[in-house]
Amino acid sequence: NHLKIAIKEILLSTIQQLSFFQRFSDRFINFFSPYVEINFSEYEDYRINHAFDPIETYLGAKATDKAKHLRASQVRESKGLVLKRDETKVRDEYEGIRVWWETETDSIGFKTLKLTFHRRSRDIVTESYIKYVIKEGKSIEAKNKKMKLFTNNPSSHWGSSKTSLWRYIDFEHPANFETLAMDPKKKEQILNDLAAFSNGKDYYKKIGKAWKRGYLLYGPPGTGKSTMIAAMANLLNYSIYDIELTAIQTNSELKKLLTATSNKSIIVFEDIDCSLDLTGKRKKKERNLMIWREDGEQGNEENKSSVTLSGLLNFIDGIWSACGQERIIVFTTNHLAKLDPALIRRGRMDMHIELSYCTFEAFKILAKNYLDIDSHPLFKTIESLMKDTTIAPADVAENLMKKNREIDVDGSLNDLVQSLERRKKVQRAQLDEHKKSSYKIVKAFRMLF
Ligand SMILES: Nc1ncnc2c1ncn2[C@@H]1O[C@H](COP(=O)(O)OP(=O)(O)OP(=O)(O)O)[C@@H](O)[C@H]1O
Ligand SMILES: [Mg+2]
Repeated sequence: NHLKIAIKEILLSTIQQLSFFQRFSDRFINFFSPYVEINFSEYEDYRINHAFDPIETYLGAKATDKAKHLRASQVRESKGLVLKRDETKVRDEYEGIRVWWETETDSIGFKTLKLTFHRRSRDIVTESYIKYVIKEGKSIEAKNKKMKLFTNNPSSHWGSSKTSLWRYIDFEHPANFETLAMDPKKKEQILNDLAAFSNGKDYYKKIGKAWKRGYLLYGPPGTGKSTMIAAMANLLNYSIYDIELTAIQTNSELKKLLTATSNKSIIVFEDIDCSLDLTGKRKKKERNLMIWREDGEQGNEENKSSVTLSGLLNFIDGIWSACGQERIIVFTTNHLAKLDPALIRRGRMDMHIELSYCTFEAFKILAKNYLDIDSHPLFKTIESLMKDTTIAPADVAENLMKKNREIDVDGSLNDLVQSLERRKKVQRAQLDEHKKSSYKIVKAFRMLF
């Protein structure tokens, strides 16, 4: 027994000495080791580490040509395959220095990215390399981002989590600015405005304004308002939040919805002229004057629904600017004159964009899109007919669509000419009728006085 105890003690003290020696040697090695290590964990103190995702994306995209194991995915049907490295170690070079990245996964599945580099590169790595990696990662994320189309759930179905407010589908709309038929100068202006907005982070910060922009799209049905919103989303890679006002009851619900939207998104209020009346029912496509209550929620007791103009304007004016960055707000209407001037005054809606009936210039874009032609003997007839009558681009497009699955240039253009001639007749008859009735009224007045 004595012997056993003695051996145990010897062993214990040896272990202690060894571990002391181990610690000492670790320090000794660390002290003299020329390498430095930085760890980026997925979570820090139970909170998401926002640097993690962009770095992982950057590393994922890095050196896919050299890596032996790749993972492929297609995030959007319209985009190509996204290849990712499927290995845990990556070597990277930056401004002549070398670094090594390694991915470690702990027992619960949380990942840590370990960055190792030489001591002498410390300044470059900490001051510029890491920033560069995060920036690159974010821009790759933005390029590959799946765009989503959100619609709000009825407020009665909302639970406690933010995710219950909106439902979404992947946004896969082919609309783009090239195929959008409208005045080329106006198009250029809008494109410049959008580009200035999306690159304007520093500018908005400098002038102390929330980073958002409002567009009012107005024009008759079928002139491309909704198409333009889709084209904007595709151009900027933004998601769309389509707000259905009838599904919410109060200003505070509207506020909740808006604050649960994400950055880089377009918030859309369609057909704002047909919006809520006092009972909260949306008078869709009824062309009566809209009635907005300016007095908030203390109105008529019977009418519970009270999303008000002032509620909406508060957001646009930037009450939510603290939580809302990089957002585009779009209102669409068929009747500009019916909107409350408070809603559309400049500053609130930064740009008013009119989408109007098809001009000959716009028709040429459609002819190129649908029939792949730049000229045709019938163009002259169409040009002169378009001067005398109005037709929405949607109706032109309808005529130019494939028939029996084949492009028929002559047939389509003839259809369009006939459709324009019919319209011309009808519109002329309406004009005559209108003239006649005004003449009758004038005559009656004259007889009276
Ligand atoms: N300016 C345009 N350029 C190209 N295509 C267009 C244009 N306008 C309309 N179209 C075609 O017509 C269809 C309907 O257009 P869209 O839904 O954008 O009209 P809208 O202005 O939103 O109408 P509404 O006021 O009824 O909502 C689109 O799918 C598109 O194919
Ligand atoms: Mg529309």
